[in-house]
Order: sequence, then C-alpha cells, then structure tokens
Amino acid sequence: MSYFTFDESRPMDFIAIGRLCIDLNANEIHRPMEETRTFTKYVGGSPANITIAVAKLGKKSGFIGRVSDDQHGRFITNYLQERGIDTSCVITDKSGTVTGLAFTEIKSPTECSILMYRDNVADLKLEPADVSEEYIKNAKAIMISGTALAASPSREAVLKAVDLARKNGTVVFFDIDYRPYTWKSREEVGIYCSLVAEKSDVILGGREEFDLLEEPYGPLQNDDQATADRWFAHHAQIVLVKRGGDGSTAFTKDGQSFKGTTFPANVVKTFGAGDSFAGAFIYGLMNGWDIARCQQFGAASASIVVSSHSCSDAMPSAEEIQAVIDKHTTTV
Ligand SMILES: Nc1ncnc2c1ncn2[C@@H]1O[C@H](COP(=O)(O)OP(=O)(O)O)[C@@H](O)[C@H]1O
Ligand SMILES: O=C(O)C[C@@H](O)[C@H](O)C(=O)COP(=O)(O)O
Repeated sequence: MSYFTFDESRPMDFIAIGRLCIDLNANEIHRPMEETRTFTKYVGGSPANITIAVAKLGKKSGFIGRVSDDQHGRFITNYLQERGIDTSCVITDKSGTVTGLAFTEIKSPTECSILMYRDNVADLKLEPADVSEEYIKNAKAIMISGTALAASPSREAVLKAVDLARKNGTVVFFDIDYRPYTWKSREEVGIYCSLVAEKSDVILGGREEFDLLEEPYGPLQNDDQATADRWFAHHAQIVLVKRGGDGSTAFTKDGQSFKGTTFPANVVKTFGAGDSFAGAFIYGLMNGWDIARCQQFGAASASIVVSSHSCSDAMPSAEEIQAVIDKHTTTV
C-alpha cells in the first residue's frame, strides 16, 4: 500500500531545512558535565543528522540552511560536501551570527542531557528569500524540523518551504524535534508546529511533543490514535509516535497501526536515536517498503547509533542496518 507518491523523475531524493550545528560530545562518559574536561566535535543538529543518515543510505540529498561565517560554519559545509550532500542552498550568514553548539552530557546510558548554546545562531537567520521554489520542486521529499520555527526569519522561511512543497507535490516529512531552547513559550511551539503539521504527509514525534501541539487548542488527547486522527483530518498519511526504548507506533490514514520493536543495543547514550530512526524510516518509505519494514529498519539503525559516541558520524549504511536485523531476526 502506497500512502503517497514520490515523483521519480526528480533529480534530488531528499532535502531538509533547518539547523546545521555542532555537537560536542563528552569524552569522559558516565560523568556530570561539571566534571567533563574534553569533548569530541561532530556535525550536529537534528535535520543535519537525518540528512547525513539518508545520504549514507544512498539517497541523493541536499540541505537548505545558514551557517556562520567562521571556521565552524566551514567545518559543517565541508563535512556535508564530503558526504555527497548538495550544499548549493547552504548559505554563509554574514551578519555576525555563530554556530549553535550542543554539549552532551553522558552520565549513564539512560541519563543523558544536552546543554544547548543557541544565542544569535546562524540557522535561525534563514530568510524566505533563501528558499528556492526550483530547489524544492526538484526534490522528491523535504524534511522540516520544528525547531526551525522557533524564531523569525527562519520561521517564515520554513512556512514558505512547506507551502512550496505542497504546491509542487514534494512529500513533506515533519519531525516536531522540540528543543526548549530559543522558543519563547510552549504555546508558540504548539501554534507554529501545528501550522506545519497540518500541511505534512508524515509526522514524527514523541508523545510529549504531540501533546505540545494539542495544548493551545485542547483538549489533550492522551491517546495516540486520537492524536493521529487529528492530523489525518488534514494532510497526514502517517503519524509516528516514538517511545524511546519502548519502540514506536505508526498510524496510517487507512486506519491501521503498526507497533515497532527495538533491537538490543550496547547503549552509550540515548540521543541520536530519533534522528537515525527517522533517516532509515524515511529511506524505507522512499523505497516503497511497507510500514513495518520501515520501522524495523529505523529501529535497527537507532540501535547502532545509541551504541556509538556520535550521531552524525555513526549513521550506518544499509548493509550495516540489515546485518543487525539478520542477526536478531529468526527465520522460520
Ligand atoms: N535504548 C534504546 N535501545 C534500542 N533502541 C532504542 C533505544 N532508544 C531508542 N531506540 C530506538 O530509536 C527510536 C527512536 O527513539 P526515541 O528516543 O523515541 O527518539 P528521540 O531521540 O527523537 O526522542 C525508538 O523507537 C527505538 O526504535
Ligand atoms: O539536534 C541537535 O541540535 C543536537 C543533535 O545533534 C543531538 O545529537 C541530538 O540531540 C540528536 O537528537 P535525537 O536523535 O532526537 O536524540
């Protein structure tokens, strides 16, 4: 069953819009940040991680975003280019902005937190004029990260991108990707993310993220099927509720639901699970796989990334993901 059509005549498979940042992941794991002395630098930012995952799986990918006009901005752009990701719409912001930093604290495999430095960040300076209709029209799908709606002018740029995607038949993936930093209020999150959710074909988020979208309008559904139905009344064809180590449930507009399990992992840290899951899940959808297989692929990819120190660098190939599935799936 196909829930939407990817226009196979388009040269680009997948593009994302939003933040390109840096992760500084603690080297001394199982320690609080106060006692952490050294970090390893990786490209980060949820939509960047997802794009890197999709590209690693072999899809022709690109990015729409702004980076700082300094060594960090150049590090990010070079990294994307080295991985074959098109950066023709990655703009160097000349207004004195900086790159967003995510310091990650790995206290234990289950106690991870992120300290984000996001004042005056380049990614939120993306302007509507930076969003080219031609670029979106040439892609089969676009991924929107909710955090890009946190402030203007990035907010308007993203709203423009979503409208252009709908106008041109580019499939819209939306990852709510709620990060409290840079948002002014919870109400703002709900209102702006709902605007994009209404126009999206596939929505991914955790239970609390979906609650945020319901909060300004009420009542809270507290029920995944009711939440999914709310978005099916708009454009959504698939609503995926992620539940960390408990897996995920995918709801489809035709009334079905699919429970996705997890794969055993040697967990180093929990962040990166959602991005690796999303990248592999999207890859499956773009290959026309059934939902259960997409979820399985996503979960296997996530099990690899949570077992690694980084997010972006650790995004696995299709062969590596399949090897995990083969190892843990018994055939009858
Ligand atoms: N500890 C874990 N072990 C194995 N797989 C995991 C673990 N945590 C998450 N995953 C996988 O990653 C998916 C997404 O994780 P989740 O934590 O819900 O996303 P996010 O990082 O966006 O909060 C889960 O549905 C599951 O398949
Ligand atoms: O998104 C960010 O700015 C930080 C990410 O690079 C980070 O590694 C992370 O939090 C990954 O997010 P998740 O996959 O939703 O756990």
